[in-house]
Amino acid sequence: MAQLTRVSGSVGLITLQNPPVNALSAAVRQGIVDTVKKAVSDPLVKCVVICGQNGVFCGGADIREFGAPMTGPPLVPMIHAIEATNKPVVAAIEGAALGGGLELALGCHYRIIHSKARVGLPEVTLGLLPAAGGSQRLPRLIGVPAALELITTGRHVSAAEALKLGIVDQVTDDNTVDTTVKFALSVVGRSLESRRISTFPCPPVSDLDAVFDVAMQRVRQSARGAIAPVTCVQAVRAAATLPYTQGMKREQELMATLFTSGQARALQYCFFAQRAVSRWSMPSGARWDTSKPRPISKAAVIGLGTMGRGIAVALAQAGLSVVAVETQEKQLMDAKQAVSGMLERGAKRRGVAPALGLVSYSHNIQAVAEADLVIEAVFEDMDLKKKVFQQLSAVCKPGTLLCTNTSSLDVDHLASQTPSPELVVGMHFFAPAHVMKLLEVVYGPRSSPQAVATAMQLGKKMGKVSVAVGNCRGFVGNRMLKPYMEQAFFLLEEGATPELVDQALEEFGFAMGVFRMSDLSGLDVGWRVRKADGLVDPDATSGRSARIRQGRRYSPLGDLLCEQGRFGQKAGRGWYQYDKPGSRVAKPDPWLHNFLEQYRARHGLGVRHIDHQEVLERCLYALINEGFRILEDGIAAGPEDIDAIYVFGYGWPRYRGGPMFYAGMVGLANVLERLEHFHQVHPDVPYLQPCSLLRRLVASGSPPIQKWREVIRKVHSQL
Ligand SMILES: CCCCCCC/C=C/C(=O)SCCNC(=O)CCNC(=O)[C@H](O)C(C)(C)COP(=O)(O)OP(=O)(O)OC[C@H]1O[C@@H](n2cnc3c(N)ncnc32)[C@H](O)[C@@H]1OP(=O)(O)O
Repeated sequence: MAQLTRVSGSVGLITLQNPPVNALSAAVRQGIVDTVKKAVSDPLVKCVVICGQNGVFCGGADIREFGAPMTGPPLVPMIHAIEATNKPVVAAIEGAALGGGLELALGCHYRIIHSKARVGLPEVTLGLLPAAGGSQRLPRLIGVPAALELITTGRHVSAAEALKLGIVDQVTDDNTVDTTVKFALSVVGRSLESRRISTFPCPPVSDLDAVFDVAMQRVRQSARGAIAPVTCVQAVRAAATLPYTQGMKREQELMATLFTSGQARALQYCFFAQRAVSRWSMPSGARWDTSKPRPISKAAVIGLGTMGRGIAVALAQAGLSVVAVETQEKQLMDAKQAVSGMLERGAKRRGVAPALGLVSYSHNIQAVAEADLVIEAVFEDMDLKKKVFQQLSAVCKPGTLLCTNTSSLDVDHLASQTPSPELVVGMHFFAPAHVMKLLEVVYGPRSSPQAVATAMQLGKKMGKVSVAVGNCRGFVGNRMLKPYMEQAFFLLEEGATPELVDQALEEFGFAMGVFRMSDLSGLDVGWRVRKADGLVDPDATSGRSARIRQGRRYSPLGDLLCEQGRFGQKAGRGWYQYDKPGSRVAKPDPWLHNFLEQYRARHGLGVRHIDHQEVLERCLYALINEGFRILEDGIAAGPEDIDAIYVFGYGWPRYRGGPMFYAGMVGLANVLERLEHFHQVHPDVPYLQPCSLLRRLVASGSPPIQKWREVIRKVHSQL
């Protein structure tokens, strides 16, 4: 909706009304068309101000409407009609003017912005382009290079930067609507000829081809398979090379290709999934809206290795006072320097003062006595962690929340070391902890809803996408990684190379293939876990039994590499070779290829031709199958939780929506059929056996992902 009132005698004030962000739904667009017409034809109205209710100008087109047939007036003629009026129309921008919201403002003759508001054209992040004239007006207003950067990244711009770029005409610290009303009155009678951006020529650029070549190269490199950034460059090129009307035609054509693409659907799904995960629930029925978080002002971190340092930085950057504890003196000194450096660099990037004073350091665990919340980040060893939890129980004030950053150990077992297990949750950060967006908040059977609510709120404060998950081996992310990696190892046994597997996964859109990732994180990490699980058997060198553990197929390849000291990048060799330890450039390793050949010969394994399709199906469908098991077990509340974890923590390409969304896109029946096939061929691989929830969903007609929760609820109610 949009409401027209007359203020200050002759100003028509149009207020967009569609909480919470005044998105341009069909009703809002209709409201704008009607109120603009009314204001223009009212002789008492001399000028018009457009604002949004509740402190937000407009969050853009209503994304919820994208999946359905278009109704209501289209945006483009609506904005043209505003620009064409002969009474000045001024946008009063509070909060945000994003996407279609900024495009609406660009159709106005002037823009006034509050100093705390921001603007941007983030359509590219939704798999789209600014197709309500934004790709044609912005370059005409601020020049091609700046517009290209904003449109291809979707970056939000502060009011100050918007003024500098020339997107807005004035910044105010005062009441935005009052200021804009006064401004509008002051420009009544002035010619509007020079205020209609669509009539501007695009500011000339000296070497246009070079500018677009560089931009295209940049987006192709950073977007790795995403089509919207490439299309955005093409749209801006149209602005720079074609008259406005033809440019608009091109904008519409390009948008049409994006609008119906699977990538746009996936990215829009991700937008809502990212928000849906904050509405967490536990199998006990506890929920986000009925559980009150505790206030946390003082936090502590125990253990200042790589993870602990990143966590301390993330907490301090969120404005919390942090006690950082490390018992080893040398490690403490190194950590102090590293944390200060990270805080300084982060502050420089964000243009704020570094929060150095918020972090205090100690080698004594007694220093955490006054903390409201403690995050344990010591070495991944159950005995060590148990000891720390026992010490914390003795040292901390009553009511302190005790969190563990374990990536795989049993959170409930740690909770049992304390007299208050309800105050214990996992806070599983991802390295580097101050950069990575994902936080798994792991609740055990005894964690209180308040403890979960507090960890979730703290995650939000740190700018994380926090997902509440149940306690099981590997939680959600690492649990699903296991079958994925297992398949990759089996593929090597059957004839693939690390290069082939990684290439298939990277072409799919992963930032890194499984073997490059394994080299980066260190092969010894998994080796230690497998040893603790009794899976590593150095004596089992040949014969079929060498590749069977605990009754199932097992690949000892990773163990064999570790026995050779091939721990990955840090050792200068792993699945690949590197120029020197620590180098990041992976090169194919003839030694490894030779080793694989000998291994296959020793075990009598025939070599097959393996193509990219098989790599994707084996690795991804095994991972997806485990995702369905996780849903069945109630470890994740819904598919959005799993997808958010994979997109924000595991490098799953966002434009493919996450593994569960992807399963829906390729067809659940198809995934089931391929898993059945692979399980028939590899009956000793339980991960390939299709999970019953997947069967159930296919039997229910493969409903859209939004309906999966209903099927899951039915499965749970029958247990
Ligand atoms: C051929 C057809 C031609 C069509 C031309 C179309 C050209 C224009 C396209 C667009 O405009 S696409 C949309 C571009 N806009 C955006 O990408 C902005 C998205 N929103 C945000 O970035 C943020 O929400 C915000 C506006 C900065 C506010 O952030 P805040 O943290 O305060 O709140 P959130 O939790 O993010 O959102 C609250 C609530 O609002 C919902 N929402 C936000 N934006 C939209 C939107 N554009 N459409 C529909 N709904 C929106 C969001 O989902 C949250 O809802 P709940 O999860 O709480 O239900």
